[in-house]
Amino acid sequence: MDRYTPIYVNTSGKMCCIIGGGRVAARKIKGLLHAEAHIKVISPDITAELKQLHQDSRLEWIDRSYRKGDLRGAFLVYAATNQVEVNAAVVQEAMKDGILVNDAISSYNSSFITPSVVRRGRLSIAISTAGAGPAAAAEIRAVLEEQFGDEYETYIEFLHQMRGQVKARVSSSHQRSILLRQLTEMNVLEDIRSGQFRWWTEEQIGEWISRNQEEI
Ligand SMILES: C[C@@]1(CC(=O)O)c2cc3[nH]c(cc4nc(cc5[nH]c(cc(n2)[C@H]1CCC(=O)O)[C@@](C)(CC(=O)O)[C@@H]5CCC(=O)O)C(CC(=O)O)=C4CCC(=O)O)c(CCC(=O)O)c3CC(=O)O
Ligand SMILES: NC(=O)C1=CN([C@@H]2O[C@H](COP(=O)(O)OP(=O)(O)OC[C@H]3O[C@@H](n4cnc5c(N)ncnc54)[C@H](O)[C@@H]3O)[C@@H](O)[C@H]2O)C=CC1
Repeated sequence: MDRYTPIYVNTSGKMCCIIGGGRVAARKIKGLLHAEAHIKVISPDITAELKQLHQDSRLEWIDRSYRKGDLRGAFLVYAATNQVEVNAAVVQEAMKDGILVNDAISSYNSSFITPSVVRRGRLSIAISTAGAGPAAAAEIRAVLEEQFGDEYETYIEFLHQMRGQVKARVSSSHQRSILLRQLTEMNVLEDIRSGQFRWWTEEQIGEWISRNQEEI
């Protein structure tokens, strides 16, 4: 496969099964934890980091090798062992039951692949090379992390707050789209960078909406 459809999947509260508990499994698990998934790890051995997460009740750990039937009830699965045949058996069970599955050893067998991700609060930028060079994807992430600093977290949170208010207060979709476009044309990012940004009160937001609505 050299073409994929990028989508953002809602895994919140959904059971995600990871077969294997090594370095690769740990990396995929951290992404899933960030997205509030319910994690079940099946592996006779797990990394110290995963043991700590297990002690902190952040994940469920079944301390044995994979058995057929283990994926029952799973929404999404990572086959992340170092055994080609085990991963292939996991993929086979998942595919039979229509469960999304990733084989860490063979992207060819997988129904999805994992991108490298820049995270800034609500903003996430996902990078994939369609499996051609995962290390290159990580390198591109590092470049983008320089370009999109922490100020983006505040900026996107501001847009989220404003968009909610505009949607609640303006009934015309035409006016809403003009107002929302105007938001991205303001100098909010510069204000955040220079330390001049202050969160708007609901009253200030209301005034901004009325003032700009008059001009449409
Ligand atoms: C197809 C994919 C499937 C999937 O895992 O979902 C896949 C597959 C494979 N990766 C392999 C190797 C490495 N992968 C990494 C790192 C990452 N791999 C990730 C994703 C993906 N890896 C998916 C495609 C992503 C894309 O489209 O670009 C990242 C981006 C995301 C993440 O894992 O969270 C994360 C960086 C996170 C970050 O830092 O931002 C490193 C570097 C390192 O470990 O430091 C190496 C060693 C260097 C090298 O080999 O290039 C091998 C060979 C194994 C072998 O030789 O045995 C396979 C198997 C194959 O090629 O089929
Ligand atoms: N997709 C990716 O991002 C990458 C994939 N890889 C591939 O992924 C494989 C795994 O990499 P690591 O995590 O570094 O290996 P690792 O050797 O650290 O971990 C393997 C894990 O699989 C578990 N395991 C083995 N047999 C099992 C079974 N029958 N049932 C359940 N668990 C079992 C082991 O207990 C161990 O926890 C590598 O062999 C490599 O080919 C390597 C680098 C990146």
